[in-house]
Amino acid sequence: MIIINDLAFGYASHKVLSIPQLQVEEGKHLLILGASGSGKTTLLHILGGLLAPQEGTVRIGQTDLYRLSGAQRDKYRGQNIGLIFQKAHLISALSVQDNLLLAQYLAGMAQDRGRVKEVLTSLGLADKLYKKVKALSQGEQQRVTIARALLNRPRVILADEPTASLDDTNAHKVIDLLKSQAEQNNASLLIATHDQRVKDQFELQLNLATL
Ligand SMILES: Nc1ncnc2c1ncn2[C@@H]1O[C@H](COP(=O)(O)OP(=O)(O)OP(=O)(O)O)[C@@H](O)[C@H]1O
Repeated sequence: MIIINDLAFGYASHKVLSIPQLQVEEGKHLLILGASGSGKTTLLHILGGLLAPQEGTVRIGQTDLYRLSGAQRDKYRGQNIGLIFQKAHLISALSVQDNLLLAQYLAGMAQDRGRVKEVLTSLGLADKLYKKVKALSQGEQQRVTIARALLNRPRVILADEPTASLDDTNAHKVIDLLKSQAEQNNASLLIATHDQRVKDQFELQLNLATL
């Protein structure tokens, strides 16, 4: 479960976010909406332990994220939070398998080739295991980033505009995929978007524009 209390964040004197209370239970899905510049990416960075708020707390289960040291938070993120950003951030000269093994290594977890294969298979990428990332299409690279985010069976999955550059069919596929993978692990799934197409696929919504 994710719990935010009395959160405030701004860049220099520019106030961006003010969220008195937000709670997302395990296994629930939340869509974060808002116009460009409303703070969606900023909120995901705060929830992902990448950007400390000036005020307030962010808890995942019993863990108060910003009470951890930087190194503890990095480790916690690697083991418990799956991040999917707009940019792939993959190492293009490495194979798909090696990118995922590296993610396990960096999270301080055992390198498990069986799990790598399992998660790639569930995303329709089993035949790309040994392919260099640079030889994949944009859509395939995006699925690799989703595989990497799900690899360590995170408790929380954070996705920033995962459908922005996709056509209708693929946009629905990616959302279904994220939901089903979250359900398999009873993870909380939070998706930031201004893509109106995915709006009616989510019961729980937070609109930053109306806060
Ligand atoms: N590193 C930064 N330094 C200063 N201001 C920033 C920085 N990053 C974002 N901002 C500002 O904070 C506000 C929120 O930005 P953010 O990227 O979180 O919005 P967003 O809702 O994700 O936008 P988009 O939908 O366009 O991606 C914007 O006004 C933006 O200009």
